[in-house]
Amino acid sequence: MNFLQLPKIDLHCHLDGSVRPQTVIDLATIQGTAIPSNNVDDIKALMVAPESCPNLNEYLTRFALPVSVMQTEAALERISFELFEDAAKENVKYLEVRFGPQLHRQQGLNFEQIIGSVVKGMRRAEAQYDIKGNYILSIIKVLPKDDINDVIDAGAKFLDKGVVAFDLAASEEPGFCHEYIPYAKYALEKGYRITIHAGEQGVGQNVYDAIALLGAERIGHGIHINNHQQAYDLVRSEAVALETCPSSNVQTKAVESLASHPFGDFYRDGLLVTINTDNRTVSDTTMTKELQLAVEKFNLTEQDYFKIYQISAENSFASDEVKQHLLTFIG
Ligand SMILES: O=c1[nH]cnc2c1ncn2[C@H]1C[C@H](O)[C@@H](CO)O1
Ligand SMILES: [Zn+2]
Repeated sequence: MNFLQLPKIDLHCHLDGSVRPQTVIDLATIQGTAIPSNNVDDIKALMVAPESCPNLNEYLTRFALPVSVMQTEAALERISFELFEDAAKENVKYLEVRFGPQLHRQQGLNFEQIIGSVVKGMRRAEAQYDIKGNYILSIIKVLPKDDINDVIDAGAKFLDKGVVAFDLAASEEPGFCHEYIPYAKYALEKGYRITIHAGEQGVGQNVYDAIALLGAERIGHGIHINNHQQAYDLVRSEAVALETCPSSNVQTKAVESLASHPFGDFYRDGLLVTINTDNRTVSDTTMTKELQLAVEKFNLTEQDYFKIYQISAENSFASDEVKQHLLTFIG
């Protein structure tokens, strides 16, 4: 299989985890921000998480440096453009990018400016390359909750104009969904689709709750339904798609190793699995690499891959028109 040439879809990719190291240096220079080095290898070393982190929280420390230069409209526009450009160059045909608007207010931007800037960068890339995209707004669970509805309100102005969904990200505690019921309900009422990070670091019950209490149609990772029968059954009966990110799952110790990743079992059991990057820079990866890893480790044929591509297209939050367009790439 020619992994680079194959058409690809990435439904789970974080903007702040996918910044080019050279761009961090360029922006720090433009903005007069102090960073630890101007050498691209040094900066990359600070942005890439080790192959094996003690846990998800350690992995999450790698976002502070890129976030520090993502505080102006121009920086957000550029980083969004470059992510779509990088993805387009490896034949990603559709990309859903997520990010946490709450993290980008250090220099006084408001949520509308923040969201508007990343959408603008995406539109510029869509005009130049054969790629389409949408944004998902990730609420950061470790931050205060008092501005969550403001994020939802600001994003609602962009619904179906570049923004499609609501997510909860950052470290995962047991039972976290209970605290977010009113926010997810508000987002649903406004017209957002829902995907939630769950069953990554945390327990399978979180996946059950994300679907039953928050209305999740997709789950970020969802690995730990493998030891929670009720969650497994609910994922199946509700046809919830799982956004699997192989390299990231090994790095954060969501799984011991790729060999013990349940992806292959989930796929063969008919669950709706998809292959994604999570964080192109923090996980030092691309869709091409993740696809190759998945094909080789989970013994997938090209037919299997086309089936997974189809699952991604059908479970994307794209319009019906874009979904039809995506299906044309696999004949
Ligand atoms: O894999 C992840 N699990 C939970 N949270 C994550 C993961 N990757 C990135 N994040 C967090 C860190 C980012 O700052 C935030 C928004 O993109 O989302
Ligand atoms: Zn993620």
